[in-house]
Amino acid sequence: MNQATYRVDVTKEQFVFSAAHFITFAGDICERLHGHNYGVRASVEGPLDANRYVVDFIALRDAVLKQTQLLDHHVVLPSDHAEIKITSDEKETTATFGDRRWVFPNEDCVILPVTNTTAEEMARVIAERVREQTREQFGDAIHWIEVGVDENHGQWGVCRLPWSDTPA
Ligand SMILES: Nc1nc2c(c(=O)[nH]1)N=C([C@H](O)[C@H](O)COP(=O)(O)OP(=O)(O)OP(=O)(O)O)CN2
Repeated sequence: MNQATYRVDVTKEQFVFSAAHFITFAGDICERLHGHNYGVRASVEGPLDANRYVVDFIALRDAVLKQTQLLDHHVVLPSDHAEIKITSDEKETTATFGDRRWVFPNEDCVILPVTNTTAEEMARVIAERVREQTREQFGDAIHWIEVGVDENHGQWGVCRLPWSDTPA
């Protein structure tokens, strides 16, 4: 029986996005708005295909790059936070936390389906979007996708998602 497992990792220099955010922690402490040069990596595990690939590096690279570029030079805000409320009109997006208020041009913001804009949650959103973007091309045999988001030179939040509900 073949015990080998195979995985593709993409860790490219271009997988960087500069973004502003703030999170809450310890219940009611809300950070000041600040930025990071985030790094991203992605891995996919599965069997070898007819090319003897798990998946094509280039296809995975391009899918991850698209997601990093969508976040680059934006303010990243959470749609699902219990205390940070996000509202938008035709021009501006307003975030509030208690009596604190931040107002941004709409085009400067990306609102993510997360509770808190931690590296872990951003990793999950990128993984979901890369999986969705590549599912047809990569097929059903893949086992999982994992995405890591580095907030500060070696502080990684990592999320691994099953490729499908019914693994091969
Ligand atoms: N597991 C996680 N821990 C922390 C996260 C996270 O996303 N996942 N995030 C934060 C904060 O966002 C914090 O702003 C991290 O920023 P960082 O610059 O690393 O923290 P410092 O300001 O202390 O570092 P300096 O090097 O002094 O700027 C915290 N934890």
